[in-house]
Amino acid sequence: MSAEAALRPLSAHRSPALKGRVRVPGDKSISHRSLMFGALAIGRTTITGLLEGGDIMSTAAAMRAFGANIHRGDDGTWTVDGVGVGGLLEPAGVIDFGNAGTGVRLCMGLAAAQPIAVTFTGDGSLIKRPMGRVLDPLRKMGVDVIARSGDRLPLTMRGAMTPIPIEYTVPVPSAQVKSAVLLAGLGTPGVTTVIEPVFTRDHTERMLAGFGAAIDIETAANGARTIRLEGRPDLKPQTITVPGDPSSAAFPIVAALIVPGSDVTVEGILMNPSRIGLIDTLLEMGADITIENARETGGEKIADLRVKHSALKGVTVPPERAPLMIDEYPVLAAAAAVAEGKTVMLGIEEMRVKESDRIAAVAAGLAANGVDHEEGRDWLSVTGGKVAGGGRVVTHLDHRIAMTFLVLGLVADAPVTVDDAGVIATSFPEFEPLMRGAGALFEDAEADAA
Ligand SMILES: O=C(O)C1=C[C@@H](OP(=O)(O)O)[C@@H](O)[C@H](O)C1
Ligand SMILES: C=C(OP(=O)(O)O)C(=O)O
Repeated sequence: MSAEAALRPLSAHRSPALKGRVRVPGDKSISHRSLMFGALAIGRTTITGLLEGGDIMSTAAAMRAFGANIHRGDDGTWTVDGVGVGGLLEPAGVIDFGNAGTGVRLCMGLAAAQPIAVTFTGDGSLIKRPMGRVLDPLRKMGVDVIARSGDRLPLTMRGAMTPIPIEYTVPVPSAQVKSAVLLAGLGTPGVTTVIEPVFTRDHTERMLAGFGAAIDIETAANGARTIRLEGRPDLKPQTITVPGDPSSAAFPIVAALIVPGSDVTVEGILMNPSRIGLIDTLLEMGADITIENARETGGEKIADLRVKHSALKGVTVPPERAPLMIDEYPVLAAAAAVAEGKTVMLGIEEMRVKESDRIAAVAAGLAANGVDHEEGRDWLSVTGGKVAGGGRVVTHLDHRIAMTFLVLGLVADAPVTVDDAGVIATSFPEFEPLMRGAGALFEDAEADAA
């Protein structure tokens, strides 16, 4: 299906107060890993609260192609009958990961230490994204790859016949790179070591330990983490409840903060310390967010967040916070657009290699809607005030750009239109009904003249 064929423009209008209790879908990072690790365990893993977005459905299809039996029950519970570490079959066809960077990069790690050949591809966004960051360490472990120039998809990799355990220092702050090497290490005899100078989301480490892998983590005084994983374990199937995705919760949270009179509670949100940089930032901006009903499930902290409309102030977000909120900067820009003064986001160059160049896409959307901002190679600043709106935003197959500007439209003088709301289903298929249920006004818009 071509991207053009699917375009569905949508406008957001100045909204009355948002109210009520909402529940966002399951965490995307944990959902990918639940299916993948379930596929590597021996026996049946049961998952409730799995995100049923496009990215995760791509991972489910991939794991089926590798031989796992995956089933969705009528009650929404998923079961995965795994094939064991080392038991992955060679897929008969091309594995198309659609829009999912996490899916394809982690899956390359899974296949790296198996004696199989796999061809990966993706949509118009994914084929532009860099894969060398994952392929470099996998090549050191013995993988052969034929890829398009610049290590882009589509690519074919042949897993190592005799995989070599490596010690690898991750050169960019990326949980996907860390995870790909660790997953290759699962199929490699001996100990694979990953050193991450900067702490990134730690779901792979936590979940592999839960599945029974021997994994050891040492944190140095400067925060660098050394992760050692013993290869070829027998993974034990698990019963997993996926907590609400903080990256999806970010949209109703920011919407409630900026729309006057709002009072919204977002229930059951994952509060893992590697994922709450946005909440810390919003609190620094003066947000009225109360953490309620804090609890633990499956070794993760979760909570309900009650969010009331607040007078926000601009802040400087330090570079070291970037890995803790990397997917949330676009919607932070929407909050910054109405905050008093300037918000400066530093050290965010990783935003340029997401589903779109998110610094450029956010800057273009702000420009189209009359929001004062400046952009640099690895920073963005936004000066708050009245939002004129009236602009059309190009989403570039990027779900977070679409949701960000629909949230901004709720406080704009004239409607803000995104050129394709269809892409939102990648990570948050319930976004529109959930936001409308809380009171948000969206309206189908005219397609662009061809
Ligand atoms: O490991 C993960 O589940 C993810 C890691 C992040 O990517 P990077 O590793 O490229 O920072 C994030 O942007 C992505 O949405 C999910
Ligand atoms: C960057 C993202 O995802 P991925 O890298 O998995 O495509 C995201 O969901 O914002």
